[in-house]
Amino acid sequence: MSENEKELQKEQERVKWITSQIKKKFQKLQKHTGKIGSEALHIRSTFWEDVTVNFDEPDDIGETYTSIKQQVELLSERERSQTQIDNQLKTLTRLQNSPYFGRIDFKEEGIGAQESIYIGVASFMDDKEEEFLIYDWRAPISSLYYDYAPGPAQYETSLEKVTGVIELKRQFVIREAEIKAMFDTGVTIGDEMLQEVLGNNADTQMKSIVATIQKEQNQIIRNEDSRLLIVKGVAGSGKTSAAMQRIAYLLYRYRTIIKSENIMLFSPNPMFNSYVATVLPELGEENMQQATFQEYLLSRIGREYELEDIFSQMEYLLSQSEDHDYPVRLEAIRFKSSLQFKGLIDSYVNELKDKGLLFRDITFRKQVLFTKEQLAEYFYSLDRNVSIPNRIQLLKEYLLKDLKRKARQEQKKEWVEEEIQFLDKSEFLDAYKQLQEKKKFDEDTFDDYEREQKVLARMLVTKRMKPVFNMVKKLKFINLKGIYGQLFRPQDHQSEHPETWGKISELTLKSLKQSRMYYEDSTPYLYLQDKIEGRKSNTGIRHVFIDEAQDYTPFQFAFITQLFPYSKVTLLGDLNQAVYAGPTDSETVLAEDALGIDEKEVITLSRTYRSTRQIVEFTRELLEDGDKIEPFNRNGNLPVITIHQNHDKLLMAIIKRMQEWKTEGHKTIAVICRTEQESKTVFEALAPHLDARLIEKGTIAYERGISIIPAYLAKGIEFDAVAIHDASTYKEEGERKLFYTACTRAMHELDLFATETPPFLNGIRKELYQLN
Ligand SMILES: Nc1ncnc2c1ncn2[C@@H]1O[C@H](COP(=O)(O)OP(=O)(O)OP(=O)(O)O)[C@@H](O)[C@H]1O
Repeated sequence: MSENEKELQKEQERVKWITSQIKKKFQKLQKHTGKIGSEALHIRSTFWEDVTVNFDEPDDIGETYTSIKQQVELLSERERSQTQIDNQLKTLTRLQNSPYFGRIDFKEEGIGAQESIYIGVASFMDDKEEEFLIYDWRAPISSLYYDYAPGPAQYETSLEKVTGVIELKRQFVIREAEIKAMFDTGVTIGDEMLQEVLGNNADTQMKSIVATIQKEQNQIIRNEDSRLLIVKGVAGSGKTSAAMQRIAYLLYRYRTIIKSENIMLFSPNPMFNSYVATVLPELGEENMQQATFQEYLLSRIGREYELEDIFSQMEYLLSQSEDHDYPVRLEAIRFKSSLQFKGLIDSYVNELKDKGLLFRDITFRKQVLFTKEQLAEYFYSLDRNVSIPNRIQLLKEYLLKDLKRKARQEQKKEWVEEEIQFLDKSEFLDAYKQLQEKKKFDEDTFDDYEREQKVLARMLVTKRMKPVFNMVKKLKFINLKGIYGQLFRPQDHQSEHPETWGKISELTLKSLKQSRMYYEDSTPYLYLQDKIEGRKSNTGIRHVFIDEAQDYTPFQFAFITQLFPYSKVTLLGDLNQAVYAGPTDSETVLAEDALGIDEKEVITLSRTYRSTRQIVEFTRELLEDGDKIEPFNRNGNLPVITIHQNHDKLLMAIIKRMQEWKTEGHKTIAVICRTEQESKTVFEALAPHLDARLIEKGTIAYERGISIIPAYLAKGIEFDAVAIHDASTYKEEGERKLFYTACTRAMHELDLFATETPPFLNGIRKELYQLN
């Protein structure tokens, strides 16, 4: 038996021993949980037997209350332990299958003995609870595994810096308690292991990468100090993966203060949510809060306006270039994304302190209770040193008080008496109940009739006036549409404004009038609203993650940070995938100095893991600075380009390719199209021949099989094999990034189908693809 084989045997024995220990612990816990479970059941079933219920005397009531409280506490304590044990059992089940993936032998300076540290997805201790048999990958000592090759190394605990030497570094692939592969490695994380992981088929759910986290990714994951961490990484470099493991890390490191509900992830589209949904549970953690920015916008203005979403804006930019307003719209998007526009709003708000706020009349039964002029007069009569939101609050309180007075007057009016006669039975019954509760009701006396009328009148007026009270409480008496509209007075053209300001204003005012809101207006509008109304910032969120950050404008970023002022922020993105900013050439938050914030840390990732070397070598030539992208050395076929002038023939070629890919065993296949319309057309043509699925902006689940999808919706997601439908339609320079993003979704196979030579092929060396 060779040395290697002996080692393998020893390790396999350890795995056996560890799993038997895990099994023992599992059984012990299971017994315990059974006991707790039956105790809880017993408490529940005898709940009322064990409490003394007596309401006769005030003392008895107090006693009853205490007795019930004790019983409830007993029960919830049992239930809490039950949940904890259930979680432990789940962790043990995971460990039983694959107890660990790494080992380092570390000799600490000043201490003679060397320690073997085994690293897995969770910690596991011996039965005396004295020694760690497995260390959690997030434990301080585990960082050695990710940061160093054998040799001198150090790690930090919360108390000290520990230095020493790594004498051995070993990686394992263990499945069902069997070592499937074992590598000793001289580098940080060996390539063999990565080869093993990356060669697999893409899944509809993202996987955790804890066994193979790379050193630069580890820096992102364990970063604790930066208030603003910016990760700029090329397509497939593991930005989203790093973000997910970072969340798991933070939940572990700060487990007493940060819970999953204190972390928020802004994701690019609804399907992405389901794509990443299993990573944290796989690591034994609960999912963070997750939303798209669009969902947030919709929750705030979706009722009042027909809100354009980012996808519709993109569709417009890609397919409506003949539209008369197109150039103006382009300029409008660019300007409204900028911090310059934010500055303009800030100075406008400053002006509003003294004049210019617009209000709405408050009416009831077609009569004006307060005119907009009265509201403005009251508002501007308040001390100008009081902030606008505070003055709005004062105005609101004044209005509510006065409305109550007006409601009392209203009760005496003729219409009330008339309407009472037409009240339905249930409303009468309500009034009757109210009277009874007040114990003022003696049968059939004249006095009662009077009282009944009064109660009915009050009830009726309260009911009818409720919308008015609500309008005031929700501050709807502020004419926000008008106030925002005032920003777009064409005559106000100043040097800070773009040349086409007049036209931009016209377009904006026209849409506002129709209660439609362009995507580019929604953030500035909400920003202005918050400046006027004041908004309680969200203090619960401590960490905000923005994935695909290149799709956010500097203005949006400023707005988001204002929403979460007590939060650290991690931005992850790739300028080369700025598909939304592409056609308008507007600024993205990732551009140098776009933020105007100095206190930030930037980490760059230039190695890419998703695609084969051949795909990376091809796609990187689409970019000016593509040579900086480092492929991971995993081999595959050259990208294939198929050109058919006849579109029907092209579609047939795609169908044939899809069938081949399916036979080859690819599980997730995508036909990526330029627009939604194109996706629909391709879907209709392919559907009779293939089992395919059309992905639209509302699609929430990512499923196996063939997906037909517009490029901008494929962001952040990956597929085993990708066919680009019609690569020759990406013509404008502004669409290069969209094209690049589409191509970089492929892990193993990339095929481009086109009706003529794709313009972007020009800059690519011929040996990097195969032409059909
Ligand atoms: N350290 C790693 N070990 C194993 N796989 C990794 C590692 N880093 C990244 N990957 C894999 O590479 C692929 C791309 O990762 P991910 O989606 O996180 O990249 P990204 O930078 O967010 O990509 P994009 O910007 O193109 O959306 C995934 O399949 C991921 O599992």
